[in-house]
Amino acid sequence: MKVEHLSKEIDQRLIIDDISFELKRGEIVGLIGRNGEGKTTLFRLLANHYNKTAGNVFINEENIDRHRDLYSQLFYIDSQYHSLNGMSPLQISKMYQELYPMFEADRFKNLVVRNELPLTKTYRTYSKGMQGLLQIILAICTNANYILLDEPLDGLDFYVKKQALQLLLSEVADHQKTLLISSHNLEELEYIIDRALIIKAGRLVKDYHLDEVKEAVKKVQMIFPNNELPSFVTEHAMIIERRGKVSVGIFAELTDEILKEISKYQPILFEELPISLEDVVASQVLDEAELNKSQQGGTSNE
Ligand SMILES: Nc1ncnc2c1ncn2[C@@H]1O[C@H](COP(=O)(O)OP(=O)(O)OP(=O)(O)O)[C@@H](O)[C@H]1O
Repeated sequence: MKVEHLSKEIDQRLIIDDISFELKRGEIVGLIGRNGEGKTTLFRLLANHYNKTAGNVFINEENIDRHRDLYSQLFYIDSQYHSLNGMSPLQISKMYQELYPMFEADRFKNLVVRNELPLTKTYRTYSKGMQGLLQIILAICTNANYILLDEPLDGLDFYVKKQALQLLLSEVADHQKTLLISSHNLEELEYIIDRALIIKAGRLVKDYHLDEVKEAVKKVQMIFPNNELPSFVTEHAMIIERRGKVSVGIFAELTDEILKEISKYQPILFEELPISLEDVVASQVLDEAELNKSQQGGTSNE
């Protein structure tokens, strides 16, 4: 799937601003951004719930708006606007058989029963966790190759989350499906995704493979003489924490040349720490002012 120069203007405001990326089969990609950065709008655009102000989406090199049947290769449920509420799984199955020619009705019924979801009760009466699980079962059974999930694990308890993830991950592995998942919970995404798309103010600011980034990006705690961070360090690292004498910084890369230069400042401590997805994203998504604010509000600085 190829997304080219996608933009969306709502009320004369550019909500999605010239976004381009490609999704390969079998990839699990995280769509990461803070509240209001444009994730849901991007999903709605991809799924044709909104008209595009500009740009195109291609599946198998075909423009999806000129070959509408290609929308059956895409699964997306809008958590705000959908028509499932008054329907039971059996009714939902009927509707989805119309929408998705490859819908696997028997498999859907089996998975609903196996996961102890009531077949005849309406979606509205399901708990949030049950609704989340049903959506994931539905996604799988449409046989769409591209599954777009907006905060799918939000509000699911530990056990249901595990069930949902097992279903999704085995589907990707067995059938080379592609998942685009948004989540605020970076810890949760860290163990699932291969790649992260970082969205900020409607723009795609980063697109990286986690393996590569974890190889390159380094998190370091450091102390310098006189408790002063050399400007060379602040130029090369995003300082994410200051605790007394200790500063913690994230270096987008830490080459031998940078290390050699830093050694000239005779650090008292310069020690690498394990890095998480959250660290990487914080260093890319938040700017210095936001980081200072979140540190003042959250972690202790004494
Ligand atoms: N229909 C609309 N009319 C006006 N503004 C909108 C509309 N839809 C989205 N926006 C605005 O576009 C911006 C992006 O919203 P969107 O819901 O896509 O963000 P998000 O990243 O999904 O946020 P969250 O993580 O909070 O769900 C926000 O500023 C929002 O107010």
